[in-house]
Amino acid sequence: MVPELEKATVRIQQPERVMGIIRSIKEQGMNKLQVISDFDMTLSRFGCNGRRCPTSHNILDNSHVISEDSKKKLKDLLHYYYPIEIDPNRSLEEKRPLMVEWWTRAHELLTQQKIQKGDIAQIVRESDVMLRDGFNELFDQLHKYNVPLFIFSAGVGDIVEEIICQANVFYSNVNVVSNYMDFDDNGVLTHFKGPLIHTYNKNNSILQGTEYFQQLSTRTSIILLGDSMGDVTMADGIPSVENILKIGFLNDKVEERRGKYLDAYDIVLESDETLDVVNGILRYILIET
Ligand SMILES: Nc1ccn([C@@H]2O[C@H](COP(=O)(O)O)[C@@H](O)[C@H]2O)c(=O)n1
Ligand SMILES: [Mg+2]
Repeated sequence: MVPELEKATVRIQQPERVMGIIRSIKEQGMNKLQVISDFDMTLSRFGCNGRRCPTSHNILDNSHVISEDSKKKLKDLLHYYYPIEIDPNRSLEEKRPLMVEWWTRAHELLTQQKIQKGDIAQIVRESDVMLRDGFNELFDQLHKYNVPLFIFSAGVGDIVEEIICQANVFYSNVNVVSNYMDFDDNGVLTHFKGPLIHTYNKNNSILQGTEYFQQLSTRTSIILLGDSMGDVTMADGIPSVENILKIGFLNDKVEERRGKYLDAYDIVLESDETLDVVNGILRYILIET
């Protein structure tokens, strides 16, 4: 059905169930389908040439507009909070307030830097960010068949949008909900707009306040893409979901986290920097008869 599912990077706990969902999504047709995706480390790459690729926050943190002192402070925050974010032995209840603390402290530091709206394109151009291999096919297919792609990111929305723009794939079917910066009349960053989105509040509590909620509710087949345990809930609370296929990229601390990812996601892709599997499934659903 989908040859890409034979890749060595693919793990599936309940193959029959997964095939059933994929078949059912195909039967329902492309007019019922939407894709809900995380951005950082899901649509963008986790690693390249043995090095970590930057998240949308890291792109700002490492850029020329940030003072050396603040760069160090932002790095210290990352080194303190990231291990907590991905720790499989801590509960979500324990992690949530700590994530709010991380995002709040990072946004405060960024806000002190007098970042100019007009600098964002150059900041992204000069960064090491890369979209996953196969991103062109993913965005092109979804656009061609008018399937909405809803990007739900706890990253920095302005950076996410700029990355997609520079990749020439910010099509009309793509919508982004994320943390956006607010600028004064001179184009200088004043604050981040609320509500704050962090790794573990990506759910209905945020979505209901967006203009996209109505659209999200009319498409009853969902393919959900994420890389964190917080992404699993991105479609929770969307009414009338009939079929949902959750695909998780397991990028880091693979052995320690495998069990939890296999329980939470229908398909787990281990250390796979490509969108091959997602594209293969979409090709089967959208194209083949
Ligand atoms: N100051 C921060 C805060 C978060 N991150 C990382 O960004 C990721 C969130 O974005 P998604 O598109 O994946 O929702 C998250 O995984 C954090 O590790 C950061 O780099 N700096
Ligand atoms: Mg992510």
